[in-house]
Amino acid sequence: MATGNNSTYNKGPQSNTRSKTTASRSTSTARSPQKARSSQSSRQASASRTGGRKTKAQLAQEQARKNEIHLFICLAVCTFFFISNFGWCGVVGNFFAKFMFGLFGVVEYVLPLYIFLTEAFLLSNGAKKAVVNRVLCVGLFIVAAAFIFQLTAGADHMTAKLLYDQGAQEKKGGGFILGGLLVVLYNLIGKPGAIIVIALLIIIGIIVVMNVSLIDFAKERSAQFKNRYNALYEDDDEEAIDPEAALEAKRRTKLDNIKVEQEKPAVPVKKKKKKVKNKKVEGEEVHELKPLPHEDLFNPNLTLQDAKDVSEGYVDLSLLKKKKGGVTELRSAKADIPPVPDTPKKETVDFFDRPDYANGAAQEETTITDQMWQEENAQTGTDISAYDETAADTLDPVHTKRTSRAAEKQMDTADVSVPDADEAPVTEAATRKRKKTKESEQEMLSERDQIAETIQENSEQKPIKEYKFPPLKLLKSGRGKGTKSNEASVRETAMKLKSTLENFGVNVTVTDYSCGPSVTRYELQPEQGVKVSKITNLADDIKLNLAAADIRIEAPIPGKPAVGIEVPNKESQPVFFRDLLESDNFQKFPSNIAFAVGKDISGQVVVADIAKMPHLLIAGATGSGKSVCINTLIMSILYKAKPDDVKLIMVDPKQVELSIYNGIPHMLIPVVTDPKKAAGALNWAVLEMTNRYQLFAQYNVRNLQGYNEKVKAVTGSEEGNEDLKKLPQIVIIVDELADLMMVAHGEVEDAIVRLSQLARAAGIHLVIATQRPSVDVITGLIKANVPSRIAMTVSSGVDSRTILDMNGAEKLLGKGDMLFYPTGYPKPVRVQGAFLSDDEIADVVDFLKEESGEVTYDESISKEIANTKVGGSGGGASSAEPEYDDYFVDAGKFIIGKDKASIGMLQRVYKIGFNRAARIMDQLSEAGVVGPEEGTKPRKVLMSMEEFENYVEEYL
Ligand SMILES: Nc1ncnc2c1ncn2[C@@H]1O[C@H](COP(=O)(O)OP(=O)(O)OP(=O)(O)O)[C@@H](O)[C@H]1O
Repeated sequence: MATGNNSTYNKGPQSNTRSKTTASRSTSTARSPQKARSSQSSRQASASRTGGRKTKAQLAQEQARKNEIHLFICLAVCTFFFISNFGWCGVVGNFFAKFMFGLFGVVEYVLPLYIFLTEAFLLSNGAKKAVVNRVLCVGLFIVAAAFIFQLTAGADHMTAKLLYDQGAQEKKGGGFILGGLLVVLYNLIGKPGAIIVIALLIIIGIIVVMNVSLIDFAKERSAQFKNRYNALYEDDDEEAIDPEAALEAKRRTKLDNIKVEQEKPAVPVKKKKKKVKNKKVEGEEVHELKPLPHEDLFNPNLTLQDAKDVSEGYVDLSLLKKKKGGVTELRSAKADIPPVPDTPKKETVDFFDRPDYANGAAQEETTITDQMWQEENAQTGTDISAYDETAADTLDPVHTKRTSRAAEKQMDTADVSVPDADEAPVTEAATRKRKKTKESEQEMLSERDQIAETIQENSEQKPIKEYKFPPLKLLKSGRGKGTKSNEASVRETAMKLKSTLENFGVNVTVTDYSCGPSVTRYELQPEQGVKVSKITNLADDIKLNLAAADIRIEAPIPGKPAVGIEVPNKESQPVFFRDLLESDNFQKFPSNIAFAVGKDISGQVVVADIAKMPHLLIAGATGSGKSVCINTLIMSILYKAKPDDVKLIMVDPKQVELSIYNGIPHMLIPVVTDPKKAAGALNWAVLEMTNRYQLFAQYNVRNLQGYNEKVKAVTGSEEGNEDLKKLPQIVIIVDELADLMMVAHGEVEDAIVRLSQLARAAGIHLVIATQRPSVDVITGLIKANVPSRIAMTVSSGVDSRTILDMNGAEKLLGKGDMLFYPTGYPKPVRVQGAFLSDDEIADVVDFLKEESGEVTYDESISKEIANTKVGGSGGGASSAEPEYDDYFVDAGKFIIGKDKASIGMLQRVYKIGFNRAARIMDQLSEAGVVGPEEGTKPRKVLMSMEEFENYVEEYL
């Protein structure tokens, strides 16, 4: 113990630069008492140099010496009393022995021993509560023993004198004190009662002293038994719960009890109950994320070979037990394991050594993570409000707990604020004049006409039926499909991580880990003085040593004094969409446009509110899972919102991804597949937004929610009446922005920017996906106005920066592995997106079509669209006027002044893109300022300055 302290003192700040040497020095000190003494003397010498002032170390030494003396005195006294019990210490000894036997009976033989050991234990460990508890519980054993002795010696009709005499003279029973207690108990509750009390004392003693839970022990045994059973019958089980077969069976069941099913989800099909139950146990074990005892997992004395053996199943984990000083040994089974090497002791307490873990609290991994998160923030005083602001609103209730009042306030203010072009994120776009050529304006109008006509036609169809939510049984469930326990591989990886970093001179402590569906995050706490960048620079070496496909380092983890290293799991687990829908987080989520995103790194279901995003950009390489992600978003809405509350506009230039949804009642118009039409649909949304704002102004409300409340108040009905109708939220989903941008770059960008700046309060939200995260598709304007992002895997760091403004997405694993970065988060959160197969979507869509009849549309919306088409902005007279770029006049004068016309020159001078410069040149050519293109030669300048000024005066 003392040496352990010495080694601690030996570590000084100078160890920062030479941590490895210092660490080894401190280890050798810990091992060798001689070296400890020499270091003590050197410290004494240094104390005398500091003018006789006692250092902390000297004070501790003095105290240690006093304790030693105390202990020896205690040893002498206890030895005296102990041997007196055998009559070897003369008259005095005999007198004391007789007296003590009289008081305590037979247990007097062990009392001196108990007293001495207690004293030694308290001195070496300090009078901590846990230590005192253990000492007292050993005392309970002695009391229980005395009770047993007294019971056997007889407890009937015993008086105080008889008890004393029995102890003092015959050395029997429990003596006056302990025997007396038993006699009292015996008289009060009888012999069986007394036996129960004795048994209770022994059990309490075992639990406290040995720090074991008998119930846990029993559970462990039964779990082991079940695992073995499952391993034996695994193949049979897998066949039995073949999801396809299960789904088929479910499909055949009647659809009558949909409502009931909706309220009571997740009841497995009865026929399969027995088998599914077995699987469920397995699955739950995984998501319980129960870490192994730290002594086993991160003990420095456990070699890599051991860990590997464990993972390969050579060694049963239960064979590992703790020895004094935290050294682990194998109880049996593997005699050929190499001897345990000595490694330096760490000051930092590993996660599994913490008292909360010892008390069993750490066994619920998700809870402990949360608690630790809070505790650590409380201790470090880290301001986590920034993280909490949105997390609380957009994430699950676990995160919501962490919300600060300030954050709530801010969100509230954001909710009710009237969107104002001045306050918009990018003022450039708000102030910029939207000038379009005459042709494109007319095209746009004709597209709008067509959309309005379609809606008008459809509006004359049947009345809307009551919406029936699709039953959950149409979706595949992941229940019972849990992973097999991967605790052994977690240990192995943790050990490798630690040793790899130590090989490069970076000493770390693995403080925690979180096991997600596809990756496991190890939380490492570096030793004081280790630069975080040193760890991030070792990414490739870690990857090499772990033989991992890719790793991502989060340094530091927001709100934690730790570095997170995310390592892909050997087997990644698909996240089933149905599991997300069945979760409380989704079921109780207040928003209509809730989006069940997936599961985060700790296995928690992540649900986000699209209304608060308020617009979302999903980008990633082809095959990364964007379409699946969009499908989960749409299906989340179908399972949460009625068509009266939420309407969808889908734009799918790829033509194959979203067309399946045609015919569901939520659709405002059929899925738009023609990119030209798509620009028109976006433009319609802009007009709809403008109209909504006019309505809001008319009814003196600030947003859609306020308007709908007003409708309810005025008409007395939720839905409103013919004159004043409730307005639905509108979600516009664009799958593949790049295709739209290719066809109508300017119009699409303009519409998206206008919508994204102002549509939030009007209840219109954009979800845009693209597989080309390049700056010509995700332009600065779009990026600045679409604040929430989902980055799927991309091919390069450049793409990742285009999406998220930071690296990281290039390290993702694909197949729905994403960085979810909604507005307000300090850093993106890694989430495994849910999986939805085409069959599941088809089943849900079929159900909705069957239940809702043919698609019907809101008549007033179509009328509004038809009206706005006529009097809408940019229509009529204004469209007849030619429109010019802002730089048209300046560019004309510049070109005439230089007598040279080139697009590149305009780009350089006005710092604009090629497209815009080319457009300006076309306008100048149309106006007759410059001649037509002449291949590689520059255009001719045809106007003089005077002529140009006259032109400007006349036409602009
Ligand atoms: N969350 C997920 N879980 C498991 N597998 C997934 C998940 N998301 C996607 N995948 C797998 O990845 C494949 C490609 O997904 P998806 O079609 O959504 O990619 P994409 O990014 O839309 O590609 P593209 O841009 O070419 O259309 C899917 O067929 C599926 O097998």
